[in-house]
Amino acid sequence: MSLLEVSGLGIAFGGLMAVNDVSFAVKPGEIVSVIGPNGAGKTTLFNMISGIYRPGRGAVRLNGEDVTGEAPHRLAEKGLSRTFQNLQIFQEMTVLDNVLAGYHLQERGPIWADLLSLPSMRRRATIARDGARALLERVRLDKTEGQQAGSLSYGSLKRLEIARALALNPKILLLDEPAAGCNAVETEEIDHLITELAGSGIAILLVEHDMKLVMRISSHIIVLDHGEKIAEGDPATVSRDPQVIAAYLGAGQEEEAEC
Ligand SMILES: Nc1ncnc2c1ncn2[C@@H]1O[C@H](COP(=O)(O)OP(=O)(O)OP(=O)(O)O)[C@@H](O)[C@H]1O
Repeated sequence: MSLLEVSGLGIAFGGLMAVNDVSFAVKPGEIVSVIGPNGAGKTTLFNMISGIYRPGRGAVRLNGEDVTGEAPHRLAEKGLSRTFQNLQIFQEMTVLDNVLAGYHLQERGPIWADLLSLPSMRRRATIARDGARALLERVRLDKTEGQQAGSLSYGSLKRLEIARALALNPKILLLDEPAAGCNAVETEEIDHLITELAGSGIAILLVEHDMKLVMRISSHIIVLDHGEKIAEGDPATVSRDPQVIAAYLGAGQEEEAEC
């Protein structure tokens, strides 16, 4: 069964249909990428799925439940978390504290228990700290836990953001341009990490301009152009699709669908 189902999703800004009638599904452990030229509607689609924009039409289902237009924190509780195109890292905080910030988003205790530093809260803090350390190991940043986040390389910051999203224990992770601004080595580290996360059963929905990465890791690709889905399929099928090639060539993009 699909974990995420998007059906007939659409939104208009003024007179512009930024996303129009887009449908697709993502199963556990799948890596589904959304590609398309600049302005095709990829981020807007992500914003509707992750509750930042309320869709004008259509529906989003998570595990069979209609979650259309629900707030991001509600979706996070239900197993959907995301990263952003622009890094949302607290540069002044340590690497470990950045991941702990992700845990605190799901804290449930009453505020007075925290203030009184009750044993139950201290126990929870220890569990969160151990969990955050395990996540840092998973994204290969365990050696840097005490460093200020601002001192990390760009590729490491991208992985730190993924670690923080993982603190919410997602069933599906939306990654908005995880390799943007990364060099070849950093991109390869992101590649391994995403593949490993999918291997552990997490569904991945990816927006990414690095076509080599997309073609290498995706199980399925959705292609948008001017807000519409113009093609979908496995990497080989999509990269040969004349409509896809025309959309990229027409937009004069640096990246090409075929690689
Ligand atoms: N908040 C907004 N208000 C008005 N128009 C918007 C808004 N957000 C996006 N748009 C427009 O919607 C269209 C789709 O934009 P979007 O950012 O989703 O594209 P994209 O595929 O993510 O582009 P890129 O690859 O450059 O990030 C564009 O024409 C954009 O100008």
